[in-house]
Order: sequence, then structure tokens, then C-alpha cells
Amino acid sequence: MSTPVVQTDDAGTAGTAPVLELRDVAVHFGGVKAVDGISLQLEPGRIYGIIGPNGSGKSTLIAGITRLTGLTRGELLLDGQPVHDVAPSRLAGRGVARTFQTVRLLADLTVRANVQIGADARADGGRSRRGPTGWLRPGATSPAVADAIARTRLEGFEDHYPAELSYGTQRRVEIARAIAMGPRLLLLDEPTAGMNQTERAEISALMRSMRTGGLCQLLVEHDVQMMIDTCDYVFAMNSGRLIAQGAPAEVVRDPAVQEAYLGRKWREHADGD
Ligand SMILES: Nc1ncnc2c1ncn2[C@@H]1O[C@H](COP(=O)(O)OP(=O)(O)OP(=O)(O)O)[C@@H](O)[C@H]1O
Repeated sequence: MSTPVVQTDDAGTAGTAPVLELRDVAVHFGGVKAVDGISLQLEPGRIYGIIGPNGSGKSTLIAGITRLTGLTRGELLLDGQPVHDVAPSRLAGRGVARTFQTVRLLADLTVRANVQIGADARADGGRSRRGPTGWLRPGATSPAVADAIARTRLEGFEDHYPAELSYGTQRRVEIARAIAMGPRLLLLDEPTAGMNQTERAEISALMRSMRTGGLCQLLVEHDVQMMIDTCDYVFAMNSGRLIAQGAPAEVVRDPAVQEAYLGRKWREHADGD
């Protein structure tokens, strides 16, 4: 169940120092205003969602936050510090981890070794350029890896290889690898794409359980029910801008959101019936 958000201001805050702050962030590709002036704040220990129709700018916003694409304008602050000059590879050392739309596990490494990669990125502040074999410590499970495996309920899978796991379990390994980095902010880009309802519910429950310790999570997801079940606060985008924000149940009822995203989706669904 989602937790209602109370006493928030326009930026979605409730008086706690933000982990991440965006001030008037824009990313333009020539004449395409993929992200066009977004300001928001994310607090520790909360789960935020971004919804919006295809092409509304969700992925570009994540790419801007993770420094994979440059900002046309605006400011990005982590724990109050500007990160415009921080290389993407150094963001792990600044407490930012992410998972991707597609599974990116290393096929010839066990679950333990895949998760160890995250722990090693944390240990050297994301500076390591070593290949996978340089990270391996056969048979040993570091405390960070053991903790990440426990938090993602992967005990018993440590010695398995990705190909031996279900798709849903592979995605949990990716989350474990990100958690092993010890992030304060975890970005999840469509973590339930391709999953069945049971697996989606597992990821939702996992995300809710991971809020302990102040972890802030930002979820990009097309599944509206997943958003409602998982997030404390949702931002709705259209054409690169925020068109609504607030508690998930309120945002999905917002007329602008219905028109831009949900209405279209429901119409497509109805047309397909
Ligand atoms: N590298 C790029 N060069 C030019 N245009 C781009 C580039 N990346 C994204 N765009 C454009 O920016 C807009 C936003 O795209 P983006 O992928 O961020 O949307 P999205 O909300 O993540 O979509 P989806 O839900 O389909 O993943 C789109 O019009 C897209 O075509």
C-alpha cells in the first residue's frame, strides 16, 4: 500500500534535507526539448515515481541525473553539493546507483560475483577500471555483498549463474548489485518490464522494504498499479515538463495526467478489446 504524502510543498518536500535537488533542469537535443525546466527535490527514505507517455522525457531525465547526458541548463545537487562536474563513473562514490531497462548481469559470473562488482565500486568510489576478474575473491562473501543479498532475498542463489535464474530473480540480482554500492539514491528504470504480476508484487514489496536506512528510490515505470502500490510520491511528465505531482492515487486522477497518459493508454486498451 502507498503511504499518503502530507504537508508537502510544490517541490514534493516535507521539511527534510533533500538527497537530490533539480533546479530548472533542461536537456534539449537540437530543437527537441526532451526535458524542459524541471525542478524537484527527493528526500531520504522515500520512494518517488515518474510516469508519463512514451517520449515525455523520463529516460532523458534519468540520463541527466546520472550525468550520462549533459544539461542544457539548470542545476543538479546531491546532498546540497553541485555535481555538474562529476563523471558518471564517479557517481557511485557520491551515493548514486541505478538499474537499467534491460538486464545487464555478467553471464559468466555467479550471483555473488555480480553483486561483488557493486561492493567494489563502492569501495573505490567508482574509480575502478578493472575487468571482472580483477574484482573476484573466490568463495568469499564480503559483508556488503551478504547484506545486499539478504535485503533482496537472494539467499541460496549465491553460486548460481544468471542463465540459471528466472527473469524476475535476475532483476533482483541487479538491484542487489546496486544496493551493494551502498547508495543513498537508487534509480530504477522500469525494473518490472517483462514481469508477471507475482514478480511485480515481489519487486514492489522489495522496494518498500529497502526504504529502511534512509535509502531514497526513484522509479520510472509504465505500470500505473505498480506506481500506486509502491511509491510515496509521483511526478507526472508530458513533453519534458511536470504536469502533476503528489500522492500516487491523486496524480492518476489528475485530469491532465488522464489526458496525457492514462486516457491514451486506456483508450488503446479499449480499442484492443
Ligand atoms: N539522443 C537523442 N537525440 C535526439 N532526441 C532524443 C534523444 N534522446 C531522446 N530524444 C527525444 O527526446 C524525447 C524524450 O525521450 P525519452 O526517451 O526521454 O522519453 P521517455 O519518456 O523515456 O519515453 P519511453 O517511455 O518511450 O522510454 C523524445 O522526443 C525523444 O525522441
